[in-house]
Parts: sequence; structure tokens; C-alpha cells
Amino acid sequence: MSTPSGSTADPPAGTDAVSCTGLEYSFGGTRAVDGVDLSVTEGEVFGLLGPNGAGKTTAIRVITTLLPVPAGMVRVFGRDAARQKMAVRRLLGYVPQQLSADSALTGRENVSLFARVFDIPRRERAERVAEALEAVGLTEVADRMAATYSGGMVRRLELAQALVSAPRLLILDEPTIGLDPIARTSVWERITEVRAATGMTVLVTTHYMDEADQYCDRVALMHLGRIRALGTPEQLKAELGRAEGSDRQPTLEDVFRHFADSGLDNLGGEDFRDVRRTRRTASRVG
Ligand SMILES: Nc1ncnc2c1ncn2[C@@H]1O[C@H](COP(=O)(O)OP(=O)(O)OP(=O)(O)O)[C@@H](O)[C@H]1O
Repeated sequence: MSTPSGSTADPPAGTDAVSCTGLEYSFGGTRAVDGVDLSVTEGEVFGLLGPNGAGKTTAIRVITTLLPVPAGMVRVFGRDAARQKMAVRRLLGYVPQQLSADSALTGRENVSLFARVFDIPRRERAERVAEALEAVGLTEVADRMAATYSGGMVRRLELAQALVSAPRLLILDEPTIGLDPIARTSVWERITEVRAATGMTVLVTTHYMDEADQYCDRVALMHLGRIRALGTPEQLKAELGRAEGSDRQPTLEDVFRHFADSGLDNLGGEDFRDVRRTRRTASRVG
């Protein structure tokens, strides 16, 4: 797998991969993101956690420049997401919640399409596509139609699409939603391996607290548009354990419940949007 290139003028050492200050975003009267301050350090796996509707997707869509920055400041490796959109986009790989692979193409064709979109020189394309497919463990099935892939394979294919440009920052929106436990583990193992091999920074949203606990270096707990707590999973659990003075080690979900306090009825369960998303994933498999 290629090392993320710093071809577009490297930022000074110590520049955060992502820096948000006072970020806000509203849909009409709904304040989806309500004054978020956040820094993601280069090279870490950072988890943005929260239940459905917390504002995670909206926040990352602003960071990816897919939504404008109406208030506050967002920087990606020092580039201003409001004024230097193209410079920001060149640094990122983004795997959205929505299906981004074409079932009527093979795995290799899907990744090649992204290689063309990212303007990877023609002479490098075949090798870069093969590397990206190898990194996610799809070499053997690369020439099969994506329609024949399982849900977990489709997710890994989407990962390869995002990796083919060797991004310095990989942003994943609920990468394991709707997958079975084995497929979830496989997706995370690939993310972890690529991160270790390339030093890429990973920003991931999830509402699976157990995955965040296991795979993220630091997490921010988001609820109703605001960051309620931020730190390493160990720090957050230890702090709650001390505050409660109980013998039992709290889980990350306990930490979340403590900070969010209310409105978490759907945590761990499915609401309408979850069901729709899960079914969408299932239909990819079928
Ligand atoms: N296009 C939209 N139009 C109107 N309201 C929206 C839109 N997108 C999101 N919202 C609202 O903004 C709030 C935050 O939604 P967002 O999708 O960012 O949350 P989330 O934490 O990513 O949840 P999920 O995991 O369900 O995607 C919610 O109240 C949601 O209903």
C-alpha cells in the first residue's frame, strides 16, 4: 500500500489532521452541530461517537467540504475547509454511509473508477488499484461482479475506493453498520493494518461503543450536536469509575450514558433510520 503522499505542500510538523473551532450547522430550525471544538492528531484513529441524530454525519460532511462551514472554523492539515475546498479534498478519502460501489462492475473496475476520478496517472493506475484491493483482502475476488459480494466485502471494496488515492486522512461514516460481527472485525482489521502501514489518520463515526473502545486511540462522545466528553477510552472509563467509586469498571457505553444523561433511548436499539440503513445494506448482499 502506498504511503500517503505529501505532494500538495506538507503542513508544518505538529499541525493537527483536523481542527474544528466553534463549528455549527443547522438544517432549518434543527441545530445539528452546536458549537463543536475538536482536534484530531496526525496518525491517530479518532472516533466520533453518538446515537442516531447526534450530529456526527453532519460534522464530518462539513469537514469533508460536502457541506459549507456556516459558522466556526474547520481546518484539515492546516487548510481552511471554507476557502481551500479542493486542497482539503485532495488530502481525504471518504467512505460515506450510503452505498458508493456499483454492483454492475467488478471490484477492480469500481476501484479503477475512483483512481480515474482522483486523477491518478494512467501508468500508475493498475498498480495502485491492485495495491488498494490487496490492502483490503479482495485480490482473489477482484474480477468478480460486486453484486456477488457479501455486505462486509462491499464495505471493504468501498474502503479500497477511498484508499486508492493514498489519502492522509481517511474519514469513515459508520463503516460497520448492518454487518455481522465477523464482517465488522474484518473491516476494522483492514483499517488498522492500513493505518499501521501508512501512518494515515482515521476519523470514524460509530454508535457501536464496543468497537470504539477496541479500535480508537481517542474518542469524542457527541450528543444533540455537542461534544460531551473527549479522551482515550481508558481515560474516560477510569474517570467515571473514580467518580462513581464503584468496584465495577464502567464500559464506554456507561460513560456515554453518564455524560448524555437522557435521550438515549435508541442507543443499542434500532430506530426507523437504522432499519432503513440496515435493510439497504442487506439488499446489497442479496
Ligand atoms: N438533510 C437533512 N435535513 C434536515 N435535517 C437533517 C438532515 N440531515 C440531518 N438532519 C438532522 O440533523 C440532526 C443530526 O443528524 P446527523 O445525521 O448528523 O446525526 P448522526 O449522529 O450522524 O446520526 P445517524 O447515525 O443516524 O446518521 C438530526 O436531528 C437529523 O434529523
